[in-house]
Amino acid sequence: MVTKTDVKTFLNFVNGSWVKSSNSEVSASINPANRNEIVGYVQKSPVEDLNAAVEAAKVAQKSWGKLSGAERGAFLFKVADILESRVDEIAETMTREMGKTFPEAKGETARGVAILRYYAGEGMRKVGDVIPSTDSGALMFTNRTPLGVVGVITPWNFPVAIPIWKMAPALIYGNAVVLKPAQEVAVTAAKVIECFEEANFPSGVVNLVTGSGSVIGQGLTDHPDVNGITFTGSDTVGKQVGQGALARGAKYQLEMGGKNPVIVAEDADLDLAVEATISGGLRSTGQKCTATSRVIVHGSVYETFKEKLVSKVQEITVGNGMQEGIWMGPCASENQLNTVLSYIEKGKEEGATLLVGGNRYVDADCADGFYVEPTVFEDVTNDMTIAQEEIFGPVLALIKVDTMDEAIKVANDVQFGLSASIFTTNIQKMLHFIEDMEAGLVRVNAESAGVELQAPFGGMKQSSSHSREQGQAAIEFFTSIKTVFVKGS
Ligand SMILES: NC(=O)C1=CN([C@@H]2O[C@H](COP(=O)(O)OP(=O)(O)OC[C@H]3O[C@@H](n4cnc5c(N)ncnc54)[C@H](OP(=O)(O)O)[C@@H]3O)[C@@H](O)[C@H]2O)C=CC1
Ligand SMILES: O=C(O)CCC(=O)C(=O)O
Repeated sequence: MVTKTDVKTFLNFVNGSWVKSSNSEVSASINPANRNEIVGYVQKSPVEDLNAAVEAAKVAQKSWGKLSGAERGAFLFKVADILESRVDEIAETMTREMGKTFPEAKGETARGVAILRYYAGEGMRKVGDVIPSTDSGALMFTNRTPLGVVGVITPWNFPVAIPIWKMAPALIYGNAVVLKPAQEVAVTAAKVIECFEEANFPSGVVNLVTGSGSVIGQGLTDHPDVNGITFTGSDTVGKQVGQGALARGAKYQLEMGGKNPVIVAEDADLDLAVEATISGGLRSTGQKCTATSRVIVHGSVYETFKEKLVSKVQEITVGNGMQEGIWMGPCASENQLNTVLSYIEKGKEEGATLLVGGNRYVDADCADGFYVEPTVFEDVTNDMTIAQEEIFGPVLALIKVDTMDEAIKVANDVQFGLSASIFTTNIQKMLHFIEDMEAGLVRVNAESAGVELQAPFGGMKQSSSHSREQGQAAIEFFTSIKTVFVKGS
């Protein structure tokens, strides 16, 4: 039975007002822990609604871009305070809409608050350099100008943090934004935008248009007045967005997949490595682009590590993320569940051995949710699909190796290069790993997931468009450098 009592409908936010889509179509956002529960209705907008938002953003950006960084920062500080006052409510919406456990959702929302404050502060920091001119009578320096209108296309796995880590730097550097969140998490996105509204942002500076990726996401990519597109999501759509933006000369930034390894050396602290492999691989039901997916273990410690890992994985409690004591929630959608189950089947077909898990989880109250058991395979070779493709689910693949050189070779033998960890107490091995690992984020004795907001984040190889987000790196995407040469007459 579908639960419909008091289900609210969320609107688009265009030019400072909440508006229905012009075709009056909505879609239901459902709870992946129980498909019968509707979390809210969201607009399924046509491209005309996007065009109105872009037009509003284009007009509003002119005066927003003229404010000082400190003035723009004051708005972001206000949003941070408002979001902070709504942490529990917004985190609960996130858990109900995409399944991650309530403590994780709270942590993510608090991270959104911290990101807003970080970029609010950036409004007071330097944006350029003085460069000595060869002309002794001249002053040469760099300044930064905003891009104009930025299209923000975001996925469902971090419904608060990712939109905020894209919007906050876009705004502080003087751009106006149009956000198109993943339709699965559009209710959470609308609540985040309510915080911007409450902070009294000038009309048109921040806009939200919900709808399908192929209409609104593609519309942003193709719109001639959208000067920059920042995207996080799948490899396939990311490349499509990049090609579309390039074709019309717009700036773009893509964060896409990962196939992140953890290397466990023979001298590793095995308990630490097990904890980190489980946390990095299975938290958020494995739905992080930084999630550990391949566990490359030295032969001499393989059996001990495997035993410890399997025993801990068997203790994981699966269920509704709103319930206390639950460690792992459902997959975010039925599609995602089916993708994960099909990768598990592929693993079995291609000869990997299932050590634990491998099934849809339907115990207790879980039959109406999109749950899957935490799963570990062994006898995985690098040519197998589960060793090469991003699964985005709670599936770990154990790969046994004999040497450190082999471990790094295997770790690098994928198309992606987002994050990677090593567990070792040997400094030579750490240095070898730091030097030779092809990944944008390399971590020693720490899990592969876990991004710090003040540090650059992005991948090598097919994981990104080679740009970096977050920290001070964000200024490179959200502004253009202007080199100024001044000579007294
Ligand atoms: N790197 C990461 O953090 C993420 C990686 N993924 C990977 O992608 C797989 C599929 O996830 P999925 O949600 O389908 O990812 P998508 O790449 O389809 O979605 C990401 C965003 O792009 C939008 N989008 C979809 N089609 C287009 C388009 N033609 N033009 C512009 N924007 C578009 C989506 O909108 P809408 O949702 O409305 O379709 C969403 O807002 C996952 O299994 C995982 O492997 C997924 C999410 C995050
Ligand atoms: O590991 C994290 O905290 C961030 C992961 C991320 O950016 C993603 O999954 O898209």
